[in-house]
Amino acid sequence: MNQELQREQERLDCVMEVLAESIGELEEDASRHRNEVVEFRKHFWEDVTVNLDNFDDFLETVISLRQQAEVLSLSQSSHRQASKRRAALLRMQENPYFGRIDFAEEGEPEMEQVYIGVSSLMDPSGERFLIYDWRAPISSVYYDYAPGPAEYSTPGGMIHGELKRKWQYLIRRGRIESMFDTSLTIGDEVLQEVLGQTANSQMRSIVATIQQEQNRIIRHDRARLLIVQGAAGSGKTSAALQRIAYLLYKYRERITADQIVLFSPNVMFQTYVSGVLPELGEENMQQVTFQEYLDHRLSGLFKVEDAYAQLEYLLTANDNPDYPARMAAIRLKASVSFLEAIQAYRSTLEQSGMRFLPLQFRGETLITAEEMTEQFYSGDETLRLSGRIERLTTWLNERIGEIEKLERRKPWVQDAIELLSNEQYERAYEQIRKKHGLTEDSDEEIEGERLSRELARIIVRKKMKPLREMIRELRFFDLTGIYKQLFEMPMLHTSSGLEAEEAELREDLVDICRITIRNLDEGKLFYEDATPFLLLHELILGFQTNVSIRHVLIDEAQDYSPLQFEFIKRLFPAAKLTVLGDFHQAIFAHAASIADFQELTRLYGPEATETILLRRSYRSTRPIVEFTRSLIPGGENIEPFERKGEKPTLTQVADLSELHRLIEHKVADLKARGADTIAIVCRSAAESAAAYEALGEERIREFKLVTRDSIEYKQGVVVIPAYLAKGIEFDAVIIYDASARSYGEESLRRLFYTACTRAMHHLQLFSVGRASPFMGTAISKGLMKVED
Ligand SMILES: Nc1ncnc2c1ncn2[C@@H]1O[C@H](COP(=O)(O)OP(=O)(O)OP(=O)(O)O)[C@@H](O)[C@H]1O
Repeated sequence: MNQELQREQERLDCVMEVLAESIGELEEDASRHRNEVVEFRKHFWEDVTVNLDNFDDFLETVISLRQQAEVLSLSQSSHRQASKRRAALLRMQENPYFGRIDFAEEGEPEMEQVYIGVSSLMDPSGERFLIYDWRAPISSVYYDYAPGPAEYSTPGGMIHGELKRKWQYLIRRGRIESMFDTSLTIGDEVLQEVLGQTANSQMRSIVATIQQEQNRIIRHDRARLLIVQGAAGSGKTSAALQRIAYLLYKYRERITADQIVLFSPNVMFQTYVSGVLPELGEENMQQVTFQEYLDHRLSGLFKVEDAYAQLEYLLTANDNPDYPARMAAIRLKASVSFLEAIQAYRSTLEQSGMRFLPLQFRGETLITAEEMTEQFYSGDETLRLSGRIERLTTWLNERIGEIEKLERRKPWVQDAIELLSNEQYERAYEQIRKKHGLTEDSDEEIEGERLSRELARIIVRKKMKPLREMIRELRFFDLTGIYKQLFEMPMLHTSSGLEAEEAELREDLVDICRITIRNLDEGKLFYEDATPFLLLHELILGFQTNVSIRHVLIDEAQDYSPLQFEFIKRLFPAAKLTVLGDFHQAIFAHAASIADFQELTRLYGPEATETILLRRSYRSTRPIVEFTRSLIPGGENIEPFERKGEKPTLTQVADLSELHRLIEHKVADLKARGADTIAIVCRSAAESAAAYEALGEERIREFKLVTRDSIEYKQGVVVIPAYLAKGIEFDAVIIYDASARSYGEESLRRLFYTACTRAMHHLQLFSVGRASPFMGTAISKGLMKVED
C-alpha cells in the first residue's frame, strides 16, 4: 500500500469511528425519544385539566390540550429526525464518501480538503466537516471543474478560488479499494466500473459520478421552465431524481417531498425509479401518470381510452377503414392549432352555443335546456362566462325553490307521508319540534295541519336534494354536447387557429369529425380527446388548481402534447417545471413529426425558459450506441461513452419456429455470460402475447410477460412491448422480429430506436425474412454483425 493510500485509510478509519459513535448516540437519542413518547401518551390526560363548566374553563381545557399535543408532536418529530439521520449514517458506513477536492479559496491562507459523500458528517467537536453532503454549495466544484480556477455560489455570494486536485475513492465496508487522482472529467475509471455492472431491477443513484452537464440540470434554479433534451441513456431520469434530492436539501426549510410531483409513463416505471431517493436518504416525491389524472377526472362521465390502447391501435389496426382518419385526428387534437381552436370556441360560447342538460324530477322535465339557454344569454351582453354561470345558478336555485313549494301539494307527497315508517316519522317529528323551538319536555303539540305541511316540506326537500347538488356542482352543463358541437360543422372550420395552420388536415376533417362524434355518442372518449375535453371543461367552468406543489418534473416528455402541457401548467400554478425528453423516442402518433421542445417556450415565454442538451449516452456500450445512433437522423451528434462491448448481431431466420428455437439458445447463452436482465422486445402487446405463448410451456414458467398492468419488473427474462420498455434498461435486449414486415414504415423508426436503446451490454436482433430498412446504414458501415 503506498503512503498516500495508507494516510487516506487512516483518515477513513477515524471517520468510521466517528460514524460509529454518532450512530450510537443517535440510537440512545432515538430510544430516549421513543420512551418519552410512550410515557407521554400514557400520562397524556393526567396533565390536562378537563373542565367545561363555563367558557373560561372550556378555553383553559382547550389550551392545555393543545399544549400537550404540541409537546407530543415535538417529541415524535425529534424521534423521526433521529431515526432518519441514523438510517443515513448506517448507509454511510458502507461507503462514507466517494470524492475529494483540494480547494484553495481566494484570500484564505490554507487549502481545504473537502471530502464529499451522500450526507454530511461533522467531527465530534462540531466545528469541522469530515464529510460534505454532495449537495452542499462547495461540492459543486467537484462536479463542475477540472483543476484550475474554480468558483461556486453560496447564499452569501460567489466564492472564488483554485481547485488544486480532485480525487475519487472506491470504498467498500470501510476499506479503500482504490483511489484515483482525476484530472479532466470525473473519473472515467469509476464511471466505467459503474456502467459495466449488470442492470438492477431498480434504478440506482448516480451521485458519485454525476457529469458536469447533468450537474447543471440538478442544480438549476433560475428558469420557471427547464427543458432537458437528451439522447437515449444520457441520464435524463437519473438527473431528474438527483435534482429532486437536491431541491429537498437546498430548500429543506420550505419544501417537502409531497410538494414535488414526478409525471412518469406507467406504474412499472414508477416502481423502477422509486428506490433512488430513499437510497439518497430522502423521502420519495409524489409520482403520477397523466392517465391516472384523466381517469380520476373523467371516468364518471366516459369510458376513457388508455394511452397504451391508443398505441396498440396505432400498431395493429392498419386494416381498419377508419385508421387514416384516426391518425389524422390524433395529430390534430394534439396540435397547438387545436388548442387555439378550443380557446376561440370558448370565447364564442360567451355569445351563443352553450348547451345544457334539462333538469328532471320524477320523470318530468322541470326546466328545459332551452329555458336555460335563454336565461344564460339574456340581459347584459358584456357579461363574461363566469358572470353568466353565476347568474344562471342563482336563477336555477330560485326556480327550484318555487317548484319545491308547488310539489309539496302534489299527491305523491301525501302518499310518501303515509308510507313513512314509525322511525322515519319520529325523526321527522323531532326535527320539526326542534325547528319550532320545542324541547323534549315541553307539552305543546304541533297541530295536524302544520305537521303535515312540515312533513311535506321535508320530503320534497330530501327528494330534490340531488337536483340542488347537481346545480351546485354545475353538472347541468352538457359538456359532452358542447365538446361534440365543436366537431359539428362548421364550428371547427371557422375557428381561426385551424385556418392558419394544419391546412393539410382540413381534408381529413370530415372523417375526423365523424369518428369523434360516433365515439362520443357511444359514451366513449378516445385518448386523444381526453385532454382537449378536460381543457374545454375547465376553460368553461374554471380550473381546478393545486397551489401547494412547488416543482413538477415530467419525464418522457416527448409523449405529451402541447395541450397536456397547457393543462399541467394551469393545474400547478405555483410550480416550476422540469421537462425531460427525447424526440427520437416519440412513439405516440401525435408527435410523429416533432423534433424538439421549441413549442414549449410559449408556456412561460422565452425569458422564463431554459434548455439544456445532453449528448452523451451512458447506458450502452460504444458499439451499441454506434449502431443505435445510425438508426435516426442527426444521430451523429450522440456521443458514446467509452465502454467496450461486442457489436449488435442481426440474425435472419426463415420462419417463426426457427426464431423461437434461436431465441431460446440466445437466452441461455446470454445468461451464461452473466446477463441478469434480458428483454425480448416486441413491437406491440399483441406481438408480445403471441410470442410469449409460442415460446412454449416450459418458457412460460421461466419468462414473464409484461403488460400495461404490470406493477414491477424483476430480474430475469421478460417479453415486453417496446412502448412499455421505454425508460428502463436491460443487460441484454433481443429484438423479437426486426424484419421489414414489422419495422418497415417510417412511422415506426422511433419505436425501433427506442427498443434498441434499452440494451446496456448486449443487443441481438432477429429478423423473420428481410431485415428492416432502418438498419441499412448500420449494415453498410459494418456497425453490426450479420448472421444468416
Ligand atoms: N453520471 C452517471 N453516472 C453513472 N451512471 C449514469 C450517469 N448518467 C447516466 N447513467 C446511467 O445511464 C443509464 C441511463 O440513464 P437514464 O435512464 O437516466 O437515461 P435517460 O436519458 O432517462 O434514458 P432514456 O431516455 O433512454 O430513458 C442508467 O443506468 C444510469 O444509471
